[in-house]
Amino acid sequence: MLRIERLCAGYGGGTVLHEVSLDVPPGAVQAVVGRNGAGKSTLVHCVAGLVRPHTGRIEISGVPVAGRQPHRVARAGVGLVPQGRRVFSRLTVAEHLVLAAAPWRAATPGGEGWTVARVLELLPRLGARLRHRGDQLSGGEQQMLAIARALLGQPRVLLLDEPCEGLAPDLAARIRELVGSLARSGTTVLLVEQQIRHAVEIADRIAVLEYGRVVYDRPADEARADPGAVAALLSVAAVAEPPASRPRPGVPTAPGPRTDRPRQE
Ligand SMILES: Nc1ncnc2c1ncn2[C@@H]1O[C@H](COP(=O)(O)OP(=O)(O)OP(=O)(O)O)[C@@H](O)[C@H]1O
Repeated sequence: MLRIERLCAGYGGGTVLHEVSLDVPPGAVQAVVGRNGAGKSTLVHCVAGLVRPHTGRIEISGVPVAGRQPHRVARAGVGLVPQGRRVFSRLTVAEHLVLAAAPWRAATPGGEGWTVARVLELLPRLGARLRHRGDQLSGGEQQMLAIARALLGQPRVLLLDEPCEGLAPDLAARIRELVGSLARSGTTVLLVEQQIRHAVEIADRIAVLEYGRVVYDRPADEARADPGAVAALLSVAAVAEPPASRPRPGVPTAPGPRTDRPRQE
């Protein structure tokens, strides 16, 4: 369903992602975990069309989408729940939903797929907040709104960038449950998480990204059976020094040095 092949990408001439490959079958949850700056959001942004890859392939059900404009990637069936939710502070919940539903309602007048009513059934808490503005919502409600907005784009592949960041444990658990249920109903999920213990709860497969390279990609059952292996990779990845200058035992192939990248805004 979602295939990423030897993807290289970065900013301002520097490279952040080095030959990243992932293969996510329909209805599976692929978690991508890694430390701050490992390249997780860059990967998600490449798939969503927000960052143009240098090289490599991204396919949705066999259709190449790498380098396409975000709206065309969305049309190919990709929905993004961005890090930090990015809801509009001055728009109400109802306005967010109507705006998100409009283009797709025009395309499928029969109301197939996700409708506002179906989304509110799934997320009843939003129904009780329809007149609230984005800046009047709690973090959990904003996250639910961000998910609702993505669902109204009728995604077959849902990209979630740290959806539980900053949420109270019970709300974070509710969001994970929700993501798990979406996958069980057939949506393919690419889930970015910093916390491996959260990712293993719902993922079918876990990949660890370190300095823009996939250094671990195994079924989540294996990670559950041996959480120490992934935790060790993550704690090793926490060392600030560039790996090329300091080879570390037990870590797969050391990636190249990080290049200094001017920020591209
Ligand atoms: N727009 C940009 N311009 C230049 N460099 C960027 C840009 N966005 C990200 N980077 C750099 O790319 C690298 C990877 O960043 P990215 O946001 O993909 O990491 P991440 O794993 O998602 O981190 P976090 O967990 O902190 O969100 C970092 O060194 C970051 O500074």
